[in-house]
Amino acid sequence: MVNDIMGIVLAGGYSRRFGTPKAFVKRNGKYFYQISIDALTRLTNKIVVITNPDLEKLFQMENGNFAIINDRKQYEGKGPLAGIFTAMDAVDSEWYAVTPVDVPFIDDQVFQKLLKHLDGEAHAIIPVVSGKIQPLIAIYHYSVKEEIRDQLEGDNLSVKDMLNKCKVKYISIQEEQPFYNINQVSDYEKWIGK
Ligand SMILES: Nc1nc2c(ncn2[C@@H]2O[C@H](COP(=O)(O)OP(=O)(O)OP(=O)(O)O)[C@@H](O)[C@H]2O)c(=O)[nH]1
Repeated sequence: MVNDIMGIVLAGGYSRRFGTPKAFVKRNGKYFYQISIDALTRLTNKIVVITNPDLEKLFQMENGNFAIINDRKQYEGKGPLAGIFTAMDAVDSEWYAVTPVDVPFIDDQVFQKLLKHLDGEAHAIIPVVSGKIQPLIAIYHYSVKEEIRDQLEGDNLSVKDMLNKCKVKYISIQEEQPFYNINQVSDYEKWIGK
């Protein structure tokens, strides 16, 4: 168990491809965002949902055991890096475990595996699944914050570019299901059902 870690739930996207807010779509009666939170609660009780002003009220109505913060105004709508930066800038921690809201099979096992690789060397622990990196389900050290700020200031929103400037440990994970990602309704139908 790592002492100084907080959970970031990235929930500031606009779900344009899906059509309705993905955070509030359900699997087995549970909202997607809640599934993401549940995957983090074994790691930490410090959890923050980073969202946008349109969705903020929906999260507030949930009365959950998590903080809700909107993306920094100047970075609003600038993608996942904006969400990660906002959380890091708002709440101090040594490590941050990040998850999106559109991975309804995510569980704490993935994070437990990643945590085993914290060694003080790497500043980002990133899973690789079927040859593809998964930087939105990952663990970051606070020191990447300034790199992210620089990129956002330069309007470079690429997560891969940010990783190229950091010390990263890539961890191969065999199990694919926790990484199933819902972008459009057809993904939902494929993985969860009609
Ligand atoms: N805080 C924050 N989270 C974001 C932002 N953009 C995307 N995300 C989150 O990052 C994850 C992956 O985002 P996408 O797959 O691009 O989701 P999206 O932007 O909601 O969907 P599309 O509009 O269809 O691209 C989801 O959990 C989003 O909520 C952002 O600007 N700020």
